[in-house]
Amino acid sequence: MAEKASQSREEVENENGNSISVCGMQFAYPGQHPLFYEFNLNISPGSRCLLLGANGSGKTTLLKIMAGKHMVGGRDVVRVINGSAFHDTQLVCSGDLAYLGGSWSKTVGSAGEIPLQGDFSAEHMIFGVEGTDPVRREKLIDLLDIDLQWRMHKVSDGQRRRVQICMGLLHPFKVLLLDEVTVDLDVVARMDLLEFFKEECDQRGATILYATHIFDGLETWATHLAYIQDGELRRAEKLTEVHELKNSPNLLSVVESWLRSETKNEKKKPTNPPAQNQKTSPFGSSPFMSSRQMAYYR
Ligand SMILES: Nc1ncnc2c1ncn2[C@@H]1O[C@H](COP(=O)(O)OP(=O)(O)OP(=O)(O)O)[C@@H](O)[C@H]1O
Repeated sequence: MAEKASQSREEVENENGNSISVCGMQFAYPGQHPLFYEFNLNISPGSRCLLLGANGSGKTTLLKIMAGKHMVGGRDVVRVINGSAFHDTQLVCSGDLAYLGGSWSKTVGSAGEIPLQGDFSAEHMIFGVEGTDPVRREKLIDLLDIDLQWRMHKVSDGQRRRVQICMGLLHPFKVLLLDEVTVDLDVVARMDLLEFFKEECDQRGATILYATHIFDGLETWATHLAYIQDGELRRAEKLTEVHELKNSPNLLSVVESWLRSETKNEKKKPTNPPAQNQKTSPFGSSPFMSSRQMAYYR
């Protein structure tokens, strides 16, 4: 049966009317300073939101938390649609919540992580995903120009990425978390995929959060952006409301200016702050603890 043309609001939003809500989240990798402290972010249904920030700012970690791969606090901290990303495994198993990341594997419901580099054909991989709509499958195979005879251990990075993306999109997701997966794709494949994502949001009310450093074509594609610096949310806006874009509608140069001003401010930080400013934390001490991180230890 062909997939539904659209989803009701109840199917794509939580009790606050958002597809994704992060409320008061704290997270630290073992033995490290907290990366996120009292972090909040709401993403509305149907958005195509860019997740932006420097290398190491926390984008991948945030996407993995939203995908339920890290536990953070109770059930109310990270809500995706109307469930808890970590606790409600049904969100991922049903395909409602999809995550496509950089590693060469694909999480397929209860089957867990499926490696994508063995001696398998593309056909074996794609047709091995159960419960999919054949029309959607054909559309994706065609869109991504996949040859079903490809052997996964002999294909190029871009070809392997196409198969991974195809498998990740077979179920009509309600929320899609994308961690720069278009990096290996050629321009045509990337632009076709972006167009497909746009249709998914416009026609089905799906929500996409997309972490990327490649800005080509995104000014007209994205509806929102969220910019994080060192685990802190600095901007969360509709693209049409980003005042810098009104002067120069070039996302690349706007984001470049934000990142460069970060670098300048970082350089101004003292390398050896006065001893009285240093706090003892369970994670050790660092001359670069932000006021947010300092607050965590008070
Ligand atoms: N498994 C891990 N264990 C410990 N620290 C980690 C781990 N993964 C990431 N980090 C640290 O967390 C911080 C955020 O990393 P993250 O990968 O989320 O950043 P990012 O914004 O996705 O970066 P990039 O743009 O380079 O992909 C970095 O300081 C990184 O060193």
